[in-house]
Amino acid sequence: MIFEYFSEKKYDRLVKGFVNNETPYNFIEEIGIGAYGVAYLLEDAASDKKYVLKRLKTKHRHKKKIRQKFDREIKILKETGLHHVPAIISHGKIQDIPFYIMDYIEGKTFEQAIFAEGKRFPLERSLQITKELLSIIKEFHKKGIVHRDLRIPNILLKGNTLYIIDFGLASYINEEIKYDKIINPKRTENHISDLYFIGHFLLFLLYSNYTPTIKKEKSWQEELQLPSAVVDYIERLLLIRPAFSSAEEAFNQIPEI
Ligand SMILES: Nc1ncnc2c1ncn2[C@@H]1O[C@H](COP(=O)(O)OP(=O)(O)OP(=O)(O)O)[C@@H](O)[C@H]1O
Repeated sequence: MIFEYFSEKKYDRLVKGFVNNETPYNFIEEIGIGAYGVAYLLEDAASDKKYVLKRLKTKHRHKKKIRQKFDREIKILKETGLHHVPAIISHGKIQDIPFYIMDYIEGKTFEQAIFAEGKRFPLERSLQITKELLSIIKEFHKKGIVHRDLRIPNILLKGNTLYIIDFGLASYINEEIKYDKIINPKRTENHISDLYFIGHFLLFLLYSNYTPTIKKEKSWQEELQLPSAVVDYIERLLLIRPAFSSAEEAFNQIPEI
């Protein structure tokens, strides 16, 4: 653990030196550490425009599969031209650690909004955000990409516009998958994974309004007291009821309240 900490810290200094000496940008600070990567904020001194450098964690440098995933993340960002995703500017290696530089989204993640700022999302607003998210995701699927990690730290809100980051688990859609053979919906290489995550995302938004009144935990259906059309809808996203056949169908059927 301690060795790992020092190894990452040493690498932070290498990134700082690289950015300040070999790119047009200034190194500002570290902004995020995840399971696989570290993200830093950079600034272009000439224009004040901000960028993010994301690199693989040093502890994963010799893991072939993880390196391949990082390469796939870069490939997907470079080749697919997805909208509502930070544009990739450049990529390379710093002492054998792969990295890429992308636009900085000056917004906040839903994790920050809900847990750090205590922001509440009423039902109507939650459904509206989910509809916007689905309209972005159905375009990803049309381009053959499934994100597979649509969690609250990976969805950002800038003003009223949503952005999706962290394509570390993204994959190309596999058309052969049979619905009745899905064991782990989160990791499925088709629309089911993104819709399943969106079901949980919507529950996070709705729980931002909920204050428990009794100690005993109940199911979300009992606790949230939602209109039955909304319960049915979420149950389809979460595969408690028959799945939607596409993100397009889920988008078209979002309940009006
Ligand atoms: N383009 C960006 N604009 C603004 N903030 C960003 C951007 N990219 C990353 N971040 C911030 O850095 C954090 C970590 O980035 P990212 O999720 O891509 O890394 P990760 O190591 O793959 O994370 P995890 O392992 O948790 O999935 C994000 O939660 C977000 O707060």
